[in-house]
Amino acid sequence: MTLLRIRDFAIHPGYFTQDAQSALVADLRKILSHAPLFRPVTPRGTPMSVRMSAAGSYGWISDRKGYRYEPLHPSGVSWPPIPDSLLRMWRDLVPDARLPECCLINWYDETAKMGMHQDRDEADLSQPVVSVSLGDDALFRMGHETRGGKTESVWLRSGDVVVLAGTARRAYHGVDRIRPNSSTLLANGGRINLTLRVVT
Ligand SMILES: O=C(O)CCC(=O)C(=O)O
Ligand SMILES: [Fe+2]
Repeated sequence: MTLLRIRDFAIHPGYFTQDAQSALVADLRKILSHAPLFRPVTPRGTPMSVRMSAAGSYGWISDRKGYRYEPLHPSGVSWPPIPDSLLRMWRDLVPDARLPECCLINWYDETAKMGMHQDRDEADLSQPVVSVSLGDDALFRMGHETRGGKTESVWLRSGDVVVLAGTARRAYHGVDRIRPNSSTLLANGGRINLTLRVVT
């Protein structure tokens, strides 16, 4: 399996085969039927362009009260378990890490994007974040541990996996845009990104 390294960002192109991607989408449909996608608002009240849900013992929430992890979906139901194929991937790629407690699900329509940010709501930032792309291609931008500086971008395709460990764990990153209709994996188009995190 090839590995593309951009500083401490480790990109595994095509980690998931077509069949594995389809199986994962079927798992996600079941998860989303219990814990539907919702559109978070930022603490300032601006709706985000991505829709979110989660699997695992915690889900990440943003609303007027701030950013945080919560043990329940906003509707009050518990988050469904993380699919086995994702746990196998985690053990394969980051064998020394603790097991993930959250699989955040981000759904991007063709106009959605995600501004440059750090993932820093987790208690132990020495634990990696592993990100899976499904559906349409996304232009992923990678920065540094402080804001600014020269960034690098890569198009992430369906089935690609990115490991954020080492200096990449605290690095700014974001999604500038989606390439509409670049994949046929998702019946309704768009892109799903999954990020697995150790939360506590
Ligand atoms: O969609 C992506 O590829 C990145 C998502 C992300 O950075 C996040 O959920 O924190
Ligand atoms: Fe992130």
